[in-house]
Amino acid sequence: MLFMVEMDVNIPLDFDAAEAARIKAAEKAYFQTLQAAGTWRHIWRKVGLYSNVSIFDVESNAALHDTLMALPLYPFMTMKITPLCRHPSSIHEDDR
Ligand SMILES: O=C(O)CC1=CCC(=O)O1
Repeated sequence: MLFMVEMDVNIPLDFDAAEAARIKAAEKAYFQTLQAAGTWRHIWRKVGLYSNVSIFDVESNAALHDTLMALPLYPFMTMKITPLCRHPSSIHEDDR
């Protein structure tokens, strides 16, 4: 199942800088594990924002929920989640 997930990150300006760096490094490591596994298929930066647009490929709504809740940056994120399905005109068989 494919989902578009839009993530906006908002770390308070007075948050401890070293702790923020630790959380961002943990987020990057978690992301790269999920990317290598094919779960986090794509990520793009929204230009000029601390936000991304991502495509997740998961088994179920519950799997997406668990994956997102485990993001180290989750406490600092707001998300918009959009379920996706294959467009009938697509030439890409893996768009599902
Ligand atoms: O920088 C972001 O948008 C948040 C994030 C997602 C994966 C990652 O490494 O950082």
